[in-house]
Amino acid sequence: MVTIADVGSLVAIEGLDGSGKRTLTESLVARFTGAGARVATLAFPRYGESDAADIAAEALHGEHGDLRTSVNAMALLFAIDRRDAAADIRGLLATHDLVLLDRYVASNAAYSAARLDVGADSEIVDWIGELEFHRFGVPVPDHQLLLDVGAEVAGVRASGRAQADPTRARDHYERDDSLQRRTFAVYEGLAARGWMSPWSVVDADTAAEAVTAVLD
Ligand SMILES: Nc1ncnc2c1ncn2[C@@H]1O[C@H](COP(=O)(O)OP(=O)(O)OP(=O)(O)O)[C@@H](O)[C@H]1O
Ligand SMILES: Cc1cn([C@H]2C[C@H](O)[C@@H](COP(=O)(O)O)O2)c(=O)[nH]c1=O
Repeated sequence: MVTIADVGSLVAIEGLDGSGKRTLTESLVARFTGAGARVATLAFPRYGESDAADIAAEALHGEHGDLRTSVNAMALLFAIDRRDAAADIRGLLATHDLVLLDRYVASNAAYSAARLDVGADSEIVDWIGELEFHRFGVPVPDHQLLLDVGAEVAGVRASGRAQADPTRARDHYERDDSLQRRTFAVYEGLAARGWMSPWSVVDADTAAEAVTAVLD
């Protein structure tokens, strides 16, 4: 367990599709807000708020096949979404005690490296870090949490959610079990490297209430 004092104010929650990031984000907001803290959240991609995110979503769900094929083009769209959110993130940091990010730059690093079938210590990971943090000025997270749920459990959760809610149909990345497995391996490498900031690996293959206890 890590304490809110340990993690700083900008905390990214990372993990596979269906691993439980949104669920954890919502429960942390409820708990810390209830305790009087000022907590803000942002989820990436910012669907409906960013043209870049919406184009990426269309590609993920079946349109723009050529675009989806290009790892660099997809990574750039996700990065542009965050570049355009950077000022908002700084504003939230100025007015809140804790800003929780449901996916952030490490998502781009992990999925892009996995798509290229390379590891956490690779050129694409370095390129994304350089592009987003240095060229685009996206704030570096103080801490990153990796939800430790492998591809099988996350896949079951994602398909359960898609059945319950047709608006959450599984996209091309979610349906690709091999991609999900490789992505998780890259995430583990990023966490082991302490890529960009300290990481905590959270056992999330357990009840949602228990996962929430990760942050005190
Ligand atoms: N600890 C848990 N145990 C069992 N089911 C869970 C747990 N956490 C989340 N779920 C369920 O799994 C599904 C996916 O959870 P959630 O939407 O939070 O994942 P996510 O990581 O945000 O996914 P995505 O990245 O695809 O948006 C939901 O139906 C949610 O209720
Ligand atoms: C932010 C971000 C996301 N991705 C990938 C990860 C997911 O498979 C999809 C969409 O995310 P969602 O949580 O399912 O809505 O895109 C990525 O490759 N790079 C990123 O920066």
